[in-house]
Amino acid sequence: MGKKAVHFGAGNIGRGFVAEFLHNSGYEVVFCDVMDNLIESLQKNKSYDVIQVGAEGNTTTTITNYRAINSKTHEADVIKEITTADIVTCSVGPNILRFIAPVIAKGVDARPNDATPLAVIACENAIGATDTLAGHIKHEKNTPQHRLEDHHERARYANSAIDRIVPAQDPSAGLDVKLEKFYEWVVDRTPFKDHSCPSVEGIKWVDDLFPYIERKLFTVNTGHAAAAYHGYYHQKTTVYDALQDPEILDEVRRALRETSTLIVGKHGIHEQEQKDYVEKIIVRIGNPHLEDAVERVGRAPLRKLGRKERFIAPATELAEEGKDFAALLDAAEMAFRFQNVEGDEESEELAKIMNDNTPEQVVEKVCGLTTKDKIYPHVVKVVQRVQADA
Ligand SMILES: NC(=O)c1ccc[n+]([C@@H]2O[C@H](COP(=O)([O-])OP(=O)(O)OC[C@H]3O[C@@H](n4cnc5c(N)ncnc54)[C@H](O)[C@@H]3O)[C@@H](O)[C@H]2O)c1
Ligand SMILES: O=P(O)(O)OC[C@@H](O)[C@@H](O)[C@H](O)[C@H](O)CO
Repeated sequence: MGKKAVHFGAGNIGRGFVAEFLHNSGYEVVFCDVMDNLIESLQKNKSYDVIQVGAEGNTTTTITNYRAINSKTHEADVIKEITTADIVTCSVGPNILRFIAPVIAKGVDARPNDATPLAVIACENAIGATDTLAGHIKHEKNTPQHRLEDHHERARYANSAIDRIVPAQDPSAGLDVKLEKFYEWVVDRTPFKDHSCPSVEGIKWVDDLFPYIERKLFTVNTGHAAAAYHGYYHQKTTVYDALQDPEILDEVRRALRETSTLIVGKHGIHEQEQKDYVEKIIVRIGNPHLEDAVERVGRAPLRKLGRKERFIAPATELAEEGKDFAALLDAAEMAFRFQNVEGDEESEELAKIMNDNTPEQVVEKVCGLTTKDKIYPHVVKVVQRVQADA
């Protein structure tokens, strides 16, 4: 039998990046999603194109050998697929992991112990996303606790850091996905130490993922989000447009100088290497061919203002070390101003929270900070400023 991957979330990164790599590595991909029209389209069309765009011109890969299941309406089918799959991946968004966990749990539980354990890899922008998913899968609500003892015979969970800019797609593009040429998919090798790692061409396997995910989240995503939130505030359409404004570009560079201080100090990455990485990222996020809307990059501001996320996490650590975090707070301020953006539920929720709470309550609820954190009074001031302008 050929190799099979079950992938949850047939959106931009799912169809455009993860499925492309799985396909190129010889896997049949079974997409699971909850959007009826997307599933129907995948079922009807036997191929789609992934188009890599850049200054040097475009290249196209055609993806075939996939099936699609509506995981909302056909749970039993998904469970069956998981029992015979080699790998389960997902790119649904960090807040959705708990919703896909029950079906994965049932699929894992039904697997024979003598098969190679299923490799589960979450491909989300979050530190420890696979651990979060595994936590939901192993929760008593989803897996009978007496089955946990030999659960590792049936599944292995590996965290990953995934990096490739896939903008929101033109609705007329159908299933085709336009994305940047650059990619990086780094996965923790250690859960597979007594088995071989799943063979997926292009994955970089490492023993210590933490520096990779922190560097990615606090450079690519901090810079990207800073550009998007400052850009949205100044009525720019795309991240490219935002970066044409010297003041916004300067804000992005200031924020990345702060996170670079943290990353270099914490992970022993050479200063020049980090500088080169930052320059490469400024070029990547400013790719004019991507037309990456500031609304996509700024989406879900409540998640992005969280304690472990791209602004507050590095700023908190820098504050504890007595180092500069002013630009990160400037970007966070712009995130607090990202309210009532059409189609973004979290931005509507943020507006309500800002309206109904004191600055201190906002900082506690949204950022998960307490008075014990050195940064706390500074973030309170930011919120006060934003509330005063409402
Ligand atoms: N787009 C990028 O540039 C990029 C790059 C790296 C990582 N990521 C990460 O990948 C994840 C997905 O991002 P995206 O840009 O592909 O978003 P997207 O909105 O294009 O795709 C998400 C998909 O998940 C589906 N989904 C939602 N709930 C589901 C459920 N319960 N079961 C199955 N499917 C469900 C949605 O219908 C949608 O098709 C996020 O965590 C994001 O941070 C995105
Ligand atoms: O996906 P989010 O919402 O966490 O962040 C938006 C973008 O910054 C992100 O999708 C990037 O395009 C991606 O992380 C690049 O690898």
